[in-house]
Amino acid sequence: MAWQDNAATQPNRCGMAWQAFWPRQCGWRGQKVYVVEIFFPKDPEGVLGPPQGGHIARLEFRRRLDRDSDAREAFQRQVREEQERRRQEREARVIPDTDAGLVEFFLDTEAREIEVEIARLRPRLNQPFFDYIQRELAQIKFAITRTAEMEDRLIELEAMQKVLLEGVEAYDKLQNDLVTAKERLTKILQSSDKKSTLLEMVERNELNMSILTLLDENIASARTSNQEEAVAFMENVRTSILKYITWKKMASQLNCESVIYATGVSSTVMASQKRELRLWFTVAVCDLYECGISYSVRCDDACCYRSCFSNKVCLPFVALLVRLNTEGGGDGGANSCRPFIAFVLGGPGSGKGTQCARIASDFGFAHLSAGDLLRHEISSGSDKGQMILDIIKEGRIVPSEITVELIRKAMETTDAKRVLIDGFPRCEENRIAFERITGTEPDLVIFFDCPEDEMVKRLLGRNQGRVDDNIETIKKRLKVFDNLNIPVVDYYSSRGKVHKIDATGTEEEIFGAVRNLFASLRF
Ligand SMILES: Nc1ncnc2c1ncn2[C@@H]1O[C@H](COP(=O)(O)OP(=O)(O)O)[C@@H](O)[C@H]1O
Ligand SMILES: Nc1ccn([C@@H]2O[C@H](COP(=O)(O)OP(=O)(O)O)[C@@H](O)[C@H]2O)c(=O)n1
Repeated sequence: MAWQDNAATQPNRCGMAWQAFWPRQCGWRGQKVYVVEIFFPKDPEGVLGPPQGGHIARLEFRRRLDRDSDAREAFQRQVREEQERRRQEREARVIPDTDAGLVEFFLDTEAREIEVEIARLRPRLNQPFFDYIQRELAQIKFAITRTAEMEDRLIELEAMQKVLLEGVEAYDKLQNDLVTAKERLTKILQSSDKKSTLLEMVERNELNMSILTLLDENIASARTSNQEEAVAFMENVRTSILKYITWKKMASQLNCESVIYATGVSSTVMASQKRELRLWFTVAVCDLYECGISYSVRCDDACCYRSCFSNKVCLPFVALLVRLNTEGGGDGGANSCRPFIAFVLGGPGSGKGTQCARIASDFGFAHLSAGDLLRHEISSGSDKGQMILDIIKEGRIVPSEITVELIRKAMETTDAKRVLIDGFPRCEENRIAFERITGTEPDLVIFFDCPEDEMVKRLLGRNQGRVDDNIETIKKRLKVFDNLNIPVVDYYSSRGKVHKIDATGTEEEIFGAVRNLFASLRF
């Protein structure tokens, strides 16, 4: 496959604004002169100079080019010739060895060539060089008397210093962007499961215009060398990337706090989101497989909601739930949203409680542990207490209505904007009851993956006097976990919500992975 990394050969793409200052080239020494560069759409490098006419003339010219193939060819030839002439001119220039010489070199550089020269001479534009300019400027500024010539020199040096500093910064940024873009694009092109790679990158906010630009260059280069298959393949990837970027842009335009992607959502599941939609959510329903946005609708009432779903949307589709700025955003807080909900799953002893305590303290989550709520119910002496105790002793699962009610009440009493629900849902019945009773779904599911022998070791060493931390009950709990909890994890995995974390290693190491996850989710 064609591969091209154009960072060094195309410095012009920075689009810097510094052409505004370039005294020497305008021949107006002694005054600040502003040269405004007008971009001509069909001549992006400006090789033909500024346009001769106004807006109408430019449009006319563009139309003629579009119509007339001879004119187009002649125009392209002219562009090529001009590019070649400039290349030769550049090569003929002698690059000085000294800082003083380099200052003069840049002062004599035509404004339109500055970007190219900055890119070419970037290694020479280092701190000692800028210190040199600074010293010369200081000498002029602190001179007891200043001649007119010194005034001129001050103006041109200051202008050049500004241009070079801004140019270097823009060039370095472009280089960094391109290096990152190249790595990311390579990852996409080489991945065996492109869809999930793209979704992962979307979640980490890694898809941007730099990747697209680089991909375009590679498509163009493959096309030039007649690599049809590579072109078709890369164009497919391009369509997908563009789609995700558009989503992201849409989200940012809507001033969103977080973006949650759920794959493979069915229309019935979407219907269960109705309540969320009413609570000022934005739903963008996109067709994943047909590539391209079907439509996007901002749903803030049931009417919008109906029109959104009465439209025929291909299934399976991806629903992108964009939660509007809940912290005082959206409708100004009058119609405030439910908190961000993260379910924390994992086998008994996998370290859920331990990690939740740290997430709560570092990321401002309220920590609701289903097990703790049940144990609290037992110790409160309520009439359900004895029944719950009997079930926990046997490692079985407490009826969902009881647990969900306890969670719902606890959620109501917290005003936290983010909630961790630890050890829940334990089974499909738990999950369905939660969705039914609260009318909502988790935004995120964290799954701590731990081998059985490690979990047993940890539980036996827990020493919290729990009635269920004995080997008999532990065995039963592990079985219940395998049979009933794993299907819940699978369910959320299929919807792209699960973030699996390896729960072996020290508490600190595991929290490192948790921290990375939250950082990638922009917490
Ligand atoms: N990474 C770890 N390595 C060793 N022991 C751990 C680790 N994380 C937690 N533990 C210990 O294992 C036991 C079970 O952890 P806990 O967080 O209560 O698990 P869970 O909530 O999943 O049942 C506790 O005694 C805890 O201190
Ligand atoms: N959603 C839940 C969570 C816990 N439980 C009960 O509470 C017990 C302890 O759960 P827990 O989350 O505190 O502890 P671990 O089993 O994760 O160590 C479970 O074994 C179940 O009997 C439940 O029935 N339903």
